[in-house]
Amino acid sequence: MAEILDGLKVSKEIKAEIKVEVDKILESKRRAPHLVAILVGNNGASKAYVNSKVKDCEEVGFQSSLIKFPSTVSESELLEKIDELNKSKAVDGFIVQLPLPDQIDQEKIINAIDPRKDVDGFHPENFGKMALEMDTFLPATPFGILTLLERYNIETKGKDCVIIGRSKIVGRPMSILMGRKDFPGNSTVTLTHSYTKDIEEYTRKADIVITALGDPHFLKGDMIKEGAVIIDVGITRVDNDSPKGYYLAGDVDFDSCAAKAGWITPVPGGVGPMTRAMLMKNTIIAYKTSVYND
Ligand SMILES: Nc1nc(=O)c2c([nH]1)NC[C@@H]1CN(c3ccc(C(=O)N[C@@H](CCC(=O)O)C(=O)O)cc3)C=[N+]21
Repeated sequence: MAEILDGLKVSKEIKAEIKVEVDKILESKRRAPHLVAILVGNNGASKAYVNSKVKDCEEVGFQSSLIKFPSTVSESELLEKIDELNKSKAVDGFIVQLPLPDQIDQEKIINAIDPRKDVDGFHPENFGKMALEMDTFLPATPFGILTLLERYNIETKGKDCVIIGRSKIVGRPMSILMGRKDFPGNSTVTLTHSYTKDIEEYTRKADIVITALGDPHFLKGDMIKEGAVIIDVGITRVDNDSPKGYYLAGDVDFDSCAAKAGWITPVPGGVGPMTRAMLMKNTIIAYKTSVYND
């Protein structure tokens, strides 16, 4: 039976470490780090994530602000707000909750965020720095996965790592990060996607499988080898019929994989809470490297 990679436990440890840093900042009579979230529209998944972020900020002692726009907001109005936040001396980091409505060009929005305040790590400058091992901000979910591997001392050097899914915010950065020279990295990476034939040919040989494809229970126990490390990013999908307005599902068939894997992350309680904790981490990094606060 697999050992659990407990994202909830580790995320609490990370947030407690950040709280100690914030207490020191407050003792030195400086203002607390300030994280802003812009929410466009009000789909259940985004609302839940943004609300949990406000709670996380309270837990670590950050100031947090939530700016809401109706789903009909114009791109220019949103860009104006971003420009204001970029310039504000009182804001250290901000995120624009994705996805955005069709009338808004998502890439234009991401490019408009000052890379020094881009605590999501989505801006091309931050992605480039991540690829070149010149890190400022790593994208929160990949950062969370690396931190889980690190905290549990999972060996990655020389290991075969298969990633399923090549999204810009998880699969693609993960495929770079796992092949980097620093720990946890040095893996031999295979990035699989919707055009990959017979994915199980790859996953059955893999020491580490990272699933970020948004296909509930895709990875079954007969697709992995004994002792493999299974990292399940899972999916939060808007579902207006369900009570919370969204549903949460793992990409991994947990029971059949847990029976064979050496380590496995649960959904919920694995990568999700780590994503949130690393957003707090990126915010205090932005605060400490900020050119805006004295
Ligand atoms: N600019 C932007 N940055 C994001 O990072 C971003 C985003 N937009 N849009 C939406 C997705 C989704 N996302 C989640 C992160 C953590 C949980 C999470 O904490 N999940 C808990 C479950 C929470 C529950 O019970 O509902 C878990 O997996 O244990 C969920 C979803 C970040 N996102």
